[in-house]
Amino acid sequence: MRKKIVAGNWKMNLTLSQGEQLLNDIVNAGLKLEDDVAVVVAPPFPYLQKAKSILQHNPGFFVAAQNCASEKSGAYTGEVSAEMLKSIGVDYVILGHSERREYFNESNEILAKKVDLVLANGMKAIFCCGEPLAVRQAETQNEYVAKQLEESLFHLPAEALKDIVIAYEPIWAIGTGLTASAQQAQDMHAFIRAQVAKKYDRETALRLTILYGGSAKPGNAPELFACEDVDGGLIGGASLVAKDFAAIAQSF
Ligand SMILES: O=C(CO)COP(=O)(O)O
Repeated sequence: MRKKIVAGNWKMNLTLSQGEQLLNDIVNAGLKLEDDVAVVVAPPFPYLQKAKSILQHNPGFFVAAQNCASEKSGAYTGEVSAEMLKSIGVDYVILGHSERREYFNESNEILAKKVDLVLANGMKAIFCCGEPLAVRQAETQNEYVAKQLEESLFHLPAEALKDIVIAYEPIWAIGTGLTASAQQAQDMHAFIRAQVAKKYDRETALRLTILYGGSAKPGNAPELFACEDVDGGLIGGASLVAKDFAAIAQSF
């Protein structure tokens, strides 16, 4: 069986004390997690160590960074390397979020380098893909997402896919209140899995965790997570409210 994941992407929100409060509220929410469910929290860089110290004693909880550098080390002022993240106990790194692609010009080629560095440092990558509204309206979303996978992930050998989680986040659904319908999410997730099966093999594809992201909330998570190929969610806004995030984590 493949792993199910609910991951909270805090983006650039909260102060340290607000973040600590939120983490404590999440771990004290009395979540009953099945063995195959992991809860991942991705706070901003300055809070990662604190998050690790709060979450590490709670089985099933993991810490993610929201990004890392595309170079190993050196004169790159302001950057944070994969090795640094590993050294403070980070478990997952979110890569290729559409906000990074759009505002920080991250290309598929740059993301391929980041994927390699995350895996080389023994962490797992949550690789984000997804199309803008114009592409969805032109009904070319499959080609668009296939290219993102091809250019950033498909250079990896099959065994490396065990450390990859894919998050499908249609850009038109992020922070807009517009959720993809369960059918739209299922169709894209099945397409992604089929692409992986075609490139690698069926076993590799069946083991791959594929998350949905984009205005996921307690109200729509059960329907989305009930889809055959939707293995959880990457949650933005609702991950900042402990009771909403906890409710989503219990939506399988
Ligand atoms: O971008 C997202 C998670 O990475 C989704 O954000 P929202 O849940 O706020 O739409």
